Amino acid sequence: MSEHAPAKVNLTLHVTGRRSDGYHLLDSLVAFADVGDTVTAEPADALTLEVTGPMGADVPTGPENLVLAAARLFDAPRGARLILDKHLPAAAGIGGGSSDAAAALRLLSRLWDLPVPEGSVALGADVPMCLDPRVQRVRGVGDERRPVDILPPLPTVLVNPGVPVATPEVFKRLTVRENPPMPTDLPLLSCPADAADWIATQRNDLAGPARAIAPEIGAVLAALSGARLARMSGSGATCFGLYDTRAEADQAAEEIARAEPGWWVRATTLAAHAPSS
Ligand SMILES: C[C@@](CO)(OP(=O)(O)O)[C@H](O)COP(=O)(O)OP(=O)(O)OC[C@H]1O[C@@H](n2ccc(N)nc2=O)[C@H](O)[C@@H]1O
Ligand SMILES: Nc1ncnc2c1ncn2[C@@H]1O[C@H](COP(=O)(O)OP(=O)(O)O)[C@@H](O)[C@H]1O
Repeated sequence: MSEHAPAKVNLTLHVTGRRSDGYHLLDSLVAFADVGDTVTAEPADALTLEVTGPMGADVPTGPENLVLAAARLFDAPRGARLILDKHLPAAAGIGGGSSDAAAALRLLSRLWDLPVPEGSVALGADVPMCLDPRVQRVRGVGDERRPVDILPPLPTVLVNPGVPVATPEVFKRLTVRENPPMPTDLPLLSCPADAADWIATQRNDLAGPARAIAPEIGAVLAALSGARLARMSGSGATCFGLYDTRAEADQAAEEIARAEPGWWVRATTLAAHAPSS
């Protein structure tokens, strides 16, 4: 049994306030890529995790791995032999760990025939949105979600410069924590150009603080200057460039990868993605 763990992209990310426990209130338009990790599971007596794949060296293999944390969230966890095939960069603003945790919750729910446990937000603010990887508007601390059918499939290039950025550090550096939300009613965006034009009127409030920590983000945005719009996702450092066609995105990805062989560069189409595989 396996589950895909697609990369999440925050097309917009407005920080609108802060709760008394220090967590920030967000208003974000989120879509998912067709690139990601894969979690597989086989029945077994003990609960074990093996991490494979080109990005496997960057994530913990012990109990702190979010896949094992997800398994522990079940009321009566049993055994399973889990394999995480890691293709997404870690600490990259595209929710790799959260998407792995969500994939593990879906997978173990099937394997153990148990409901997906409540309270997945405790594993990470992004986990609830990754449980049902659709285009959605996310508010609160990630726990208030509403699917929105306003976007066409978006040909996109994702670029990460290989510099991990710790999410808590980025939030800590925010100077203004109460910013305006997105409009109450989001517009219907019928083509990639309209989507890019509208997203350009919105913000990622974490971009400034993230760029202060990882100046490489400036170089990534410059490399994406041929896109209709280039922005950072989440707390960085991954940036997305939006293109009119997949052919243009494929070509841009090839050129950027050739110029910067040390960077992680992927052409993708942002859309809703079916969770099961
Ligand atoms: C910023 C976002 C936007 O989608 O994405 P990433 O950059 O992580 O991909 C998320 O809100 C991140 O979600 P996630 O990475 O799951 O965060 P968590 O593990 O819950 O929190 C890590 C730390 O970030 C800060 N944090 C996180 C979420 C939030 N709404 N307010 C916060 O202040 C807190 O300091 C927290 O201790
Ligand atoms: N399965 C996992 N994949 C990625 N990171 C993980 C995983 N499990 C735990 N982590 C830890 O979570 C931190 C945040 O990783 P990640 O979810 O990739 O960040 P982001 O949401 O910014 O993309 C990493 O520094 C890593 O140590």
